[in-house]
Amino acid sequence: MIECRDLTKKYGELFAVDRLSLKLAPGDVYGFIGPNGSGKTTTMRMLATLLNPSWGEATVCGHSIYTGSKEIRRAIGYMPDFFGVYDDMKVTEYLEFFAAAYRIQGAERKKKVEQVLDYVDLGYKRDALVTSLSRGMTQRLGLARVLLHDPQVLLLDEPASGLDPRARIEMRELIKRLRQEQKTIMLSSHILPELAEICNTLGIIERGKLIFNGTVEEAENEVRKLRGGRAFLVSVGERNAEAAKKLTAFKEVAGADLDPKAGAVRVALRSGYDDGSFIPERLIADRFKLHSFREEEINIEHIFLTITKGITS
Ligand SMILES: Nc1ncnc2c1ncn2[C@@H]1O[C@H](COP(=O)(O)OP(=O)(O)OP(=O)(O)O)[C@@H](O)[C@H]1O
Repeated sequence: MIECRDLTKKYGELFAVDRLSLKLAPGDVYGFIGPNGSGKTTTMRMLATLLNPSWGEATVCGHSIYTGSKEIRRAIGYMPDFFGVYDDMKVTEYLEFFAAAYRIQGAERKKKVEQVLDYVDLGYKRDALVTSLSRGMTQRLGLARVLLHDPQVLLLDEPASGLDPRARIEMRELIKRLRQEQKTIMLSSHILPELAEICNTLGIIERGKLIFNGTVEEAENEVRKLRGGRAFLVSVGERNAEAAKKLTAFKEVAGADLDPKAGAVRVALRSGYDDGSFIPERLIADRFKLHSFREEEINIEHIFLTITKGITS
């Protein structure tokens, strides 16, 4: 669906995007993560055929960005990080304007507009002026706009930026629905946790370079490898400090430290040891009262921090 090979954009001496290669299959939801200025928007704009690369190749739905811009623009929905809305235009007028640009005609146009408004749950604002919408509503309108022509590929640049937590959840639910419809979605963010539930594959970009590219599972394995093994969180309540000391002595344990945020002892296993079940077993045998035990989850934030640290240090 999307394929890049050595895609590069140079601004003077700066490599905004540096030999980026990736491949997205139909139905993939690709979380494109990186700090501000790392090259996410530049990549998306090249894929949307709005910006010419310095070199490299990319195809979207089988069309080259150099020769197939017409076909690509028909097949994609690109939602930029900032987009203007027009003063004195009602929500329906705004969408009808874009539907017309996609050559959706007559009764079909009205039907489509109502459909996308319903999809993003903005039907009740159909007669409101676009300038009167909140940031969250404006983002949902932006999404409605790129869905008008039912594109197979969506390029969403920071769709949740500037949204409050509730609006962010609403946006996430919308993207989950699009995923169920087998759309291929590239989604950028510098706010990491919001991508966790949505994506099946991930790319981490730093200073124009893709420093990780793979499935979420591969990213988790990479984190385990870089960290040296699995980690578990165990709590025995007030006796956590005592338990930490005891656990440190076991041959399977690389380290056992109090994790005040989790209210537990974080037990890191030495590499080669996978099974943490001995932790509660031995604590119980030692008459500790077990409050909780679980494997430490690896969230996107961990992945980002560990992988960027692992690569740059
Ligand atoms: N037109 C331009 N001229 C010169 N430099 C540019 C231009 N556009 C982008 N850059 C630079 O290219 C780099 C990548 O920018 P880009 O906007 O792609 O980053 P980003 O990852 O999308 O950042 P953000 O999260 O802030 O949106 C930055 O260093 C930026 O300053």
